[in-house]
Amino acid sequence: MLLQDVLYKVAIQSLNGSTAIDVSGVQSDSRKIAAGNVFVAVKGVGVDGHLFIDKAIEKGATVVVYQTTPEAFQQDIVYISVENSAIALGVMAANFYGNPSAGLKVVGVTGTNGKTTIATLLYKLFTSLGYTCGLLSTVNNIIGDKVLEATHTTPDAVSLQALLREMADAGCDYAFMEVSSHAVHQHRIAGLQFVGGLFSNITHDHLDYHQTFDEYIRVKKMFFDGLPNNAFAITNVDDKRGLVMLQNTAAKKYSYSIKTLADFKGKLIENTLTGLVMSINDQETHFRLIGEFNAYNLLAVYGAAICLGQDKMEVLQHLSMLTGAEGRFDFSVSPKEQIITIVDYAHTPDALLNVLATIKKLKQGNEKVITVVGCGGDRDKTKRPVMATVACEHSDKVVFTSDNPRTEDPAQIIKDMEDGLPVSARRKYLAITDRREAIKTALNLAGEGDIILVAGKGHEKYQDINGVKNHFDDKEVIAEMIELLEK
Ligand SMILES: CC(=O)N[C@H]1[C@@H](OP(=O)(O)OP(=O)(O)OC[C@H]2O[C@@H](n3ccc(=O)[nH]c3=O)[C@H](O)[C@@H]2O)O[C@H](CO)[C@@H](O)[C@@H]1O[C@H](C)C(=O)N[C@@H](C)C(=O)N[C@H](CCC(=O)O)C(=O)O
Ligand SMILES: Nc1ncnc2c1ncn2[C@@H]1O[C@H](COP(=O)(O)OP(=O)(O)OP(=O)(O)O)[C@@H](O)[C@H]1O
Ligand SMILES: N[C@H](CCC[C@H](N)C(=O)O)C(=O)O
Ligand SMILES: [Mg+2]
Repeated sequence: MLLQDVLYKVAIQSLNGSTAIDVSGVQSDSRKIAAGNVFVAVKGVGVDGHLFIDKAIEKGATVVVYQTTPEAFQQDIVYISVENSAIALGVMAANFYGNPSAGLKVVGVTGTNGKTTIATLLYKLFTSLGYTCGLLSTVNNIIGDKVLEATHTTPDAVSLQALLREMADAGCDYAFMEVSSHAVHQHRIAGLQFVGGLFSNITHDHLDYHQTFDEYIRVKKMFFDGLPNNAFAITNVDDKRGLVMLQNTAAKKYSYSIKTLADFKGKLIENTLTGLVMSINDQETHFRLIGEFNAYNLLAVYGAAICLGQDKMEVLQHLSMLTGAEGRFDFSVSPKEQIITIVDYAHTPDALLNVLATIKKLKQGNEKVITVVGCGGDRDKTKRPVMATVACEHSDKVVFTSDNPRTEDPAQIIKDMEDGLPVSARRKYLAITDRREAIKTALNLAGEGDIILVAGKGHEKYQDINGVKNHFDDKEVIAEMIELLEK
């Protein structure tokens, strides 16, 4: 492709060389450069990509896009200066892949909790309505029926555009994707055209990255600020920040709520282990998903389907058959002792509280609730004592353990969790760093009919210890232990 076409709509500040040359790709990682590629130097969070300009040229890059002027220019290399190279990267990647989002209906979902559930339900709903769809989520990326491993909630700009290209080529009508706050902040979605955006909720998370809650809100809002006027924006008005999110969007605004008047109004009628009965805009329907928080997720999905022109009755009929995403309130009952185990991706205080509140509502008698929970290393430390307190307040017994320690000391993470605990909570918990042992202990503590929540890792099939991802699957470990216990 001609460089000048790759540069379409890029705000160039200065140019050194000719744009009438052929380029073979756009790349921001010097390690992935191939001959004839454009290297875009992005100021990263950890490292500055400008440090790798020479490396990229060595590997065959013929064009360098930068925002900090390099000390020296090499001969025969085209140099382009831009104000923000992360934005330029998104726009150039979109151009290089033929602007795939223009040929798809792309819907983005943002919020602290519920993104994967909402995006996955949308994918399942529209697939069941007969469309070919794509999904970009924390659990996996799907193109039609081809399932690919996901490394991020929202892929980097180049991978994102390449995946959307694959979707367009595979004949997808729709692409449903999660939009993380990291992705918005790092401009991974620059150059992408959305037909709609959804907001689930915002609570404390990722303060390691965004520093303050206000900044976290501002970044999430940027997604809606960037939507065009022919798109729709749907928000949860039961969330304190729901209206703020849409304050400055050009998109057509819609709301959903269980508590107040809204365009998409839900009324919860039943909430049990067999599912939810909810009326949506006065149409009573049974859903297979469990828990009030899923009532919100279902309302968001319903709203998006209506905004996308689907028939109300048909949507409810198909939606009522769907199950949620893997590792989200994923429960099973042991054959002998009827112990209920629930694997859930709750890794924020709010998510944990919601899941435990749901469990409390589902209890029928004096069943004990035993929670196994840890907190991720190299992530928001402020959530540790809060999650620990929530777990102790809403469970009969808690086993603190490791989530993904990453580069941190697992014992120190548990100590951070314990440090903020009120005295009343102290008698309730045990600390066992080894997650397998922790799950085993919880099962040993459980009696007939008791409920065990294993929180934090959901669908994850690994445990990241010091950068090494060892195979670990909560559901697999539970099954193994139950087998041993009840044989
Ligand atoms: C904190 C964070 O978000 N980091 C992301 C960010 O990394 P970074 O800015 O630090 O980039 P870097 O690796 O230091 O490098 C800077 C630049 O130099 C380049 N480079 C680097 C090394 C080299 O040898 N050559 C080279 O060219 C890199 O390609 C990059 O362009 O940009 C990288 C490329 O896009 C991401 O892979 C990386 O995700 C890391 C691995 C990560 O763990 N991110 C998590 C926190 C994340 O993004 N999570 C959200 C979901 C969160 C949620 O909703 O719960 C997600 O969307 O997945
Ligand atoms: N609407 C909601 N409100 C509050 N909590 C929710 C909601 N939906 C799901 N949860 C809880 O949050 C956990 C994560 O849900 P989900 O994976 O859908 O969110 P996410 O926003 O994609 O998370 P991540 O940012 O980690 O990708 C679930 O396991 C559940 O405990
Ligand atoms: N997308 C989130 C997932 C957290 C999952 C939890 N298991 C952990 O490792 O903290 C993050 O990267 O912060
Ligand atoms: Mg997700």
